[in-house]
Amino acid sequence: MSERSYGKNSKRTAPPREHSVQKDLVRAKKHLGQHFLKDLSIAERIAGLLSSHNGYKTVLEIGPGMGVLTQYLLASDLPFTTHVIEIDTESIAYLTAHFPMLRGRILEGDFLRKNLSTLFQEPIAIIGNFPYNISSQILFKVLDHRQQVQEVVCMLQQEVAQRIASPPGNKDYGILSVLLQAYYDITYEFTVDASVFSPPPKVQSGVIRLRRNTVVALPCDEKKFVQVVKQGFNNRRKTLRNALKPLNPPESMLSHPLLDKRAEQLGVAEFVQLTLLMNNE
Ligand SMILES: C[S@@+](CC[C@H](N)C(=O)[O-])C[C@H]1O[C@@H](n2cnc3c(N)ncnc32)[C@H](O)[C@@H]1O
Repeated sequence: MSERSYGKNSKRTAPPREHSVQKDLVRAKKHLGQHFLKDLSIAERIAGLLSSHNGYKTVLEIGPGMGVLTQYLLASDLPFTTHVIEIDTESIAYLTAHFPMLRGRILEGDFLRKNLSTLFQEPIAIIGNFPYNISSQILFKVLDHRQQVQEVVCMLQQEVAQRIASPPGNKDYGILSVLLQAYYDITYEFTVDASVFSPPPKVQSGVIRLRRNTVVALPCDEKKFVQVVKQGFNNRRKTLRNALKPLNPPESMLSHPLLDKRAEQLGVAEFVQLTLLMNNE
């Protein structure tokens, strides 16, 4: 896990910009998780994490705000088309005025309420400096659309970012780590200091990248898999023998050594094995 920190005392200078993003024109609204990124070198670096070879030609940015990241997506050499979705009408007005080249590709509304497969018929990548209050919900939605979402590059609260990228055996490892790691290869990219936002959030931020792996479907009942993972972590201090009791495991599996472990010690393959055992398979 890379722990390089960007922002604090950063000596990097911003590259020349095609589109000038004027700060402080959109009033930051706390309830929308608005913390606007001021450091252009970080915005450029985040946009640069999108890869060119993951089978998508459409990129959806969630929460573009005043377009600090959007400008680098629009200037990218990669062969993709940028769409944005923003809930804040003031930001929408700003984007419409300052990014005429985005015309017809600015979606208005709540990302969590949109049906991704209706909006886009093709594979997509998602990028964004996510509103921290809904970042887990965004990632659960990505999971629901895992056959469509080929890549995610996002900035989140550092603790959440670390948890998602964390390997088994780590105290940070949790439900979202297992579920996302089942379908995505995840890397923690870098840490971003709170001082580079306006207004600054109370916590540090972390940037992660998720790339779809080759798993089309897990070799077990996938709904049951989610149930087993959630139940296991809801009682993470207990052994799985005790934690999974509410799911009525069959008698035949009760002596299995996997049940002597705790949820945080198991990787995706072992959760698959547990799910098969739960179903007497
Ligand atoms: C942390 S700010 C990032 C803004 C900008 N990308 C930047 O880096 O400066 C999060 C953005 O997400 C938007 N947002 C919040 N909730 C949203 C939702 N449910 N759907 C779409 N956008 C949302 C906010 O209005 C805000 O512009």
